[in-house]
Amino acid sequence: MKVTDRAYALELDKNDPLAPYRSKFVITDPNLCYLDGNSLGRLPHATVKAVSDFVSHEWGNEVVTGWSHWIDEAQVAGDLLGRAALGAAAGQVLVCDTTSVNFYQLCLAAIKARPGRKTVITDAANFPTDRYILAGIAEQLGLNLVIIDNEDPVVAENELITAELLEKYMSEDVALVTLEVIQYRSGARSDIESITDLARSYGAFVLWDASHATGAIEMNFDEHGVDLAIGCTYKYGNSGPGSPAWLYVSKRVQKELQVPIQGWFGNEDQFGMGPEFEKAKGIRGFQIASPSIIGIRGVQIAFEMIAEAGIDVIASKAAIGTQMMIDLYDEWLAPLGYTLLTSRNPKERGGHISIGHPDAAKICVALRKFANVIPDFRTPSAIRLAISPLPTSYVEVWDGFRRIRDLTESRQYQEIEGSDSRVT
Ligand SMILES: Nc1ccccc1C(=O)C[C@H](N)C(=O)O
Repeated sequence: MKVTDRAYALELDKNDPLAPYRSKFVITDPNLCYLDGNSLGRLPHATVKAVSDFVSHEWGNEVVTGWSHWIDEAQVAGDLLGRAALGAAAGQVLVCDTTSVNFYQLCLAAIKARPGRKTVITDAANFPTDRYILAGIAEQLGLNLVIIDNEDPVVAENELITAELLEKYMSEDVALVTLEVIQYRSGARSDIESITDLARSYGAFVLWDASHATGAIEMNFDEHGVDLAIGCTYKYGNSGPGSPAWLYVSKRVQKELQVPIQGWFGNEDQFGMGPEFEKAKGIRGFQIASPSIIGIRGVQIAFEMIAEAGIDVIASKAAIGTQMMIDLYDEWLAPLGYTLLTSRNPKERGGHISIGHPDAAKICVALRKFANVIPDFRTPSAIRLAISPLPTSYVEVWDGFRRIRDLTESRQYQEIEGSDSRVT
C-alpha cells in the first residue's frame, strides 16, 4: 500500500496499540487536524473530573487541613513523572514552578558549584527563554557566554549539536553547557549520553531542557548519567496551559548543589521557621514554595496515562508517525517548494517535524482559517507538525498533510494579509 492512500493511515490506526487512548481526550471537533500537541496537549476527560473534585471536595471541604496531605505533592508527582517519562528513580524530580524559573535555579546552582570557571555554553537555536535567562545570568555574574551558531548550516545540520561539535568549544573553564533534548524549531534530537559524558570529562555540568521531549520519547536519565534537567508538562504531557513544570537533580549531585532562591519549602525543618535557611536533604531542598495543587492534579492524570501506556510504546508511535509525515512530505510537499528541516533518522527526532517554506507564516494562518488544520509557525520560515502519540491518530496526521498539499496548490494562502494574534 502506498503512503499516499488514506487506507495506509487507517491501517496504521487499526494496528496501533495506543488507539484506545484517543477517546480519553476531549475532542470537540472530529474534523480538526490538531498537529500542535507539541505546543499545547489536548485535555484528558479525567482531568476535568480530577480538577473539579479537587476544587469542591478538597479545597472547598478541607480548607487548610488539606495541606497535611498536599504538602509533598510536588515530590509525589515528581516521582510519577520521573518514572513515566524520564527514566528517573524516585527522589530526583519535583513538579513545580515554571520551566523558566527551574532553568534559572539550576543554571545558577551549577555555576556556583564550579567556582573559578567563567564560561557557559548554549546554542543559537535554543528556545528563547533559555537564551535570555542565561544571558541575564552571564551579565550579572560577568561570565563568558558562548553561543554555538547552529542556525548556520555550515556549523550544524538541522540545528543538531553533536558531542563532536560541542568538543570544539569545551575547556576546563566551562562550568555549564545547556541544550534542548529536542530543538523546539527543527525537532533535532541531541544524543543525551555522549554530550553529558563529554561535558563531564571537562568537569562541567549539562542542564538539559527536555520541554519538547517530555512524554514523546524515552530519555533514560539515570542510565545516561544525566545530572540536571528541566521541562514543561503542557506539550506531550497534556497537563494544561501553564501547568507546573518539573526539575530533575540526580541523587549524585543533590548534596553539592544549592539553588539561589532559598524558599521555605526547601528548608530542612520547614515548620520550625528558624532564623536561617538550612537546605533540606534530598530533592525537597530544590523546592521554593507552595506548589499549585490544582495544577499538579492535571499533571498526575496525564502522567499516569503515560505510565500506563508506556513511554517506549509512545516513542515508537512518534517515530512511525513522523516517518509517515516525512514520506508524505516527499510525495506531496517537496514538489511544492517545501524543504525538510528535520532529520530522516528516527533517532535524531522526536514527535514533531519541521518544514520550511518562504510563505510559512501565511500558510499557517490559512491552514487554521480555511482548512481546519492547526500547525504552528516558528520564525523565520518553519511550520511545525506533530503527532502526540496518545490523542493523535495517524489518519488525523494524514488528513492534515493532504490539506496542506491542497491549500498550497490552490495558493489560497496568498489571501492572508497578516495575523491578528500575538501568538504564533
Ligand atoms: N507557553 C506558551 C504560551 C503561549 C504560546 C506558546 C507557548 C509555548 O510554550 C511554546 C512552546 N515552547 C513551543 O515552542 O511550542
